[in-house]
Amino acid sequence: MSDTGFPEAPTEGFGQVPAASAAGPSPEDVTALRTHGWTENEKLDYDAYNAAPTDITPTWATTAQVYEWNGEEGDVSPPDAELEQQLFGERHRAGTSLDHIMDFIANVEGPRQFNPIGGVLANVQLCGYEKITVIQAYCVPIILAGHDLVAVAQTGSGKTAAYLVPIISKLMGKVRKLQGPRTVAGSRVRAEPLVVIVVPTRELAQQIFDEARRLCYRSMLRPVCAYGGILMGINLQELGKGCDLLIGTAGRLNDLMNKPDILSMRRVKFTVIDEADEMLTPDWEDEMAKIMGGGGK
Ligand SMILES: Nc1ncnc2c1ncn2[C@@H]1O[C@H](COP(=O)(O)OP(=O)(O)OP(=O)(O)O)[C@@H](O)[C@H]1O
Repeated sequence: MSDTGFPEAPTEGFGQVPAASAAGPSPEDVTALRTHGWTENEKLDYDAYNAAPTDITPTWATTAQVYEWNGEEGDVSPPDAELEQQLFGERHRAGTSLDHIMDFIANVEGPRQFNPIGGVLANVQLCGYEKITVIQAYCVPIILAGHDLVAVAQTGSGKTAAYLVPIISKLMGKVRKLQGPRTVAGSRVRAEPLVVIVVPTRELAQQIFDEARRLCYRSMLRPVCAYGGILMGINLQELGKGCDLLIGTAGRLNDLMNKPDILSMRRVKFTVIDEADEMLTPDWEDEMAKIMGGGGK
């Protein structure tokens, strides 16, 4: 078991899958990749993802409760039993069918440790993540070391925590110094996030927000989720309470960036493009150019 609470990932054997050549993978490579769980690329079905709210895309998602740090406490604040039950109780499901993912052997060099400061590790444990997945074993040390990274892994392999855990870990202990304004006595403030996560669909935004609510529990970091298809007023209400992690669809982020009294990107330290193969296509060029450009002050 490592200091992280995760067992050390085995250090040999990963990379048995042959690398694809420039001309594309050979049939043998494709067979080998498939046996490792890789599937064909599927174009996102926007109509299905952006359909009217259902059990999968509930309307509460953007206004779901997050831990509210009140400014009087330390980096890791007191527990909230009711919220804890909501975040880590019955509704939450740690990956239950990750066995095939855990079987991979990660050839990762150097320390694979979370920042020892406070809460993230406790939240990882509350989430029930007993082992680190391969994509997490690769991403965590790279992000902790401050490098940019492009990561590709199967669906359901824990990519969200692979970037959220090290990003939150790096921010903890510095939030008070870095963060934007927070609401005082109900006043509305401009959202000045430290982290922006851009996604193509509201369903994905909700999933990431849910994970962020858990991993930010008891920290000073306040996650907010914003996506199209719901009233702008709902986004404004949540952003106006202060925002450290902003998870949003590209279109809605663009709309919000057009309102400089509502949202400023001037404090952003980390930018994540989830489903980057989708987002970095010409379809999204204008939106992504504006988001990556920071949109002025
Ligand atoms: N180390 C871990 N141990 C157990 N469960 C985990 C671990 N990391 C993440 N999970 C859980 O596994 C599930 C899948 O994770 P996640 O949604 O991040 O995968 P993903 O790779 O982003 O998937 P997708 O490509 O569909 O977005 C989630 O329920 C998450 O809570």
